[in-house]
Amino acid sequence: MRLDLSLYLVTDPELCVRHGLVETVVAAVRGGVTIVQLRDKQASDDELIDQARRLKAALAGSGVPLIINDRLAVAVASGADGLHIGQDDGDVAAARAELGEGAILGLSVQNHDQLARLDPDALDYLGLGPVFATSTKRNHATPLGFDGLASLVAASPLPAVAIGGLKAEHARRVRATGAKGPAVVSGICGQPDPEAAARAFFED
Ligand SMILES: Cc1ncc(COP(=O)(O)OP(=O)(O)O)c(N)n1
Ligand SMILES: Cc1nc(C(=O)O)sc1CCOP(=O)(O)O
Ligand SMILES: [Mg+2]
Repeated sequence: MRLDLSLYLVTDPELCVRHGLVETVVAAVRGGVTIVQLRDKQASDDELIDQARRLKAALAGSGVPLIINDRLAVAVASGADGLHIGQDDGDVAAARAELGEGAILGLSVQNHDQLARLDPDALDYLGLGPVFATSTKRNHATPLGFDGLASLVAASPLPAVAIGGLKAEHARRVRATGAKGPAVVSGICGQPDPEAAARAFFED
C-alpha cells in the first residue's frame, strides 16, 4: 500500500470513546488523514486483533494503511498493513523478517544517536518526537521543539513524521522542517468533530 505521511492519526482508546474507535477513524479519514495507527497499551492481543480487523474493514478501498503500535504478533495476525515500534519495542530486523518486505515498518527516534544507529534498509519511515510535551504519552523524552525537529529531519535517511503535542496551528511549521507531516492523537481523537479537526491540519 502507498505510504503517504501527510497526516498520521494515532488512536487512543480513552480519547476515541466519544464517537467510538471506528467512527472516529472513518471521520478523520474523511477529513484527510492518510495513515492510521492503532495504539492501545491496555488491550489484550485478542482485543487488538479484533479492533484491527474492524478498522481494516472500515478502511477498505480508502487507500489508507493501518499500522499497529508495538505488537508484531497483532500486526501479523490481523492482516494490518504494518507496525510501528519504539526503541525498546523489539528488534527492527526481526520485525522486518516476520512482516515481510511488503509491510510498512516505522521506528520512533528521539535523538541523533538513535538516528545514527538505525538500519534504513529495514524501515519505511521514522516518528520523530516529542516536538512538545504532551499528556497523551507517559514518560516521554525531552521535547525537541521545532529546531530540534528540523535538525533530526535534516539528518534522517528516511521520510519522517513529527509527533507530540501537535495541533492544527503547528502543521505549517512541522512541514517547513522537511517532515512529511504531523502525527496526532488528541488533536483529532479527542475533538468533538474529528473530521473537521483533521481537515484543519491542512488549513494552517
Ligand atoms: C508515528 C509515531 N511516532 C512515534 C511513536 C511513539 O512510539 P514509542 O516510542 O514506541 O511509544 P508508544 O507509542 O509505544 O508509547 C508512535 N507511536 N507513533
Ligand atoms: C504516542 C506518542 N509518541 C510520542 C513520542 O514522542 O514518541 S508523543 C506521543 C503522544 C502524542 O499525542 P498528542 O498528539 O495527543 O500530543
Ligand atoms: Mg512503542
